[in-house]
Amino acid sequence: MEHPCSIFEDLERYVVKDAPPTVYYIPDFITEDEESQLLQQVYKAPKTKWTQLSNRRLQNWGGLPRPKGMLGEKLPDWLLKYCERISALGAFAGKTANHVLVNEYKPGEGIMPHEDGPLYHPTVTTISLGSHTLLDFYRPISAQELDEVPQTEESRYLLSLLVRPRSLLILQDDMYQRLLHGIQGTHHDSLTERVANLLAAGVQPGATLTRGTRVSLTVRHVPIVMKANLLLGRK
Ligand SMILES: O=C(O)CCC(=O)C(=O)O
Ligand SMILES: [Fe+2]
Repeated sequence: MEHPCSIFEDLERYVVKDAPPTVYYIPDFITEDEESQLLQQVYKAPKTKWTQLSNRRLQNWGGLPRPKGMLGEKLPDWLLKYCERISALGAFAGKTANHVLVNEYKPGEGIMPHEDGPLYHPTVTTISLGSHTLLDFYRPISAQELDEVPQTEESRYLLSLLVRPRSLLILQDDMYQRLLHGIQGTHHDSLTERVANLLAAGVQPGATLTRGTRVSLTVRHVPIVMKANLLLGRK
């Protein structure tokens, strides 16, 4: 009843209960072989496929999402395979993911707290490769707070999720639509009780993990896909 998107019963055992609705964390969603094959494919892509940002670089696959829809591009088979595997879990309410963002973070790199916005189906799923990271979640600035003392990032910080290599993370509902997420540009992560999925990730509280280079595949469904010929036929 809480899920308009019919998530299969199977997924329910992966719910992270110590976080707001809804997070699924699936350790070892892919094998080590699949991980190295994916990394090979990512690094085989032509240099021009990469967009260098100040604190990470990325590859965009499936088309560029725009407010009025996406000019869809066919996904390569090596990505389609995982889009279909994740979609078969029911993560996209019966639809099949059609967009993948590949992000690469060297140790010390990260991504500012942000919302993914309304262009996607209200689900984002992430496969992590090569290294863990900590995904940090923040409350948005409310209108009421705007009038008062400005809220610091620290005071808006709510919790973190540990995403280990080969895991799948699924975010929906408030975790996707209300909270902001980001990754601190650090070299080491101390795992405190603010990490909501420590147990599921198999890590002792108090442990420190050193970051390597992490590649994430952010797999999404973009609902409106324009056809190339329709676009070209218009002024
Ligand atoms: O690398 C990640 O897991 C997060 C990426 C992200 O937030 C995004 O691409 O919007
Ligand atoms: Fe994001």
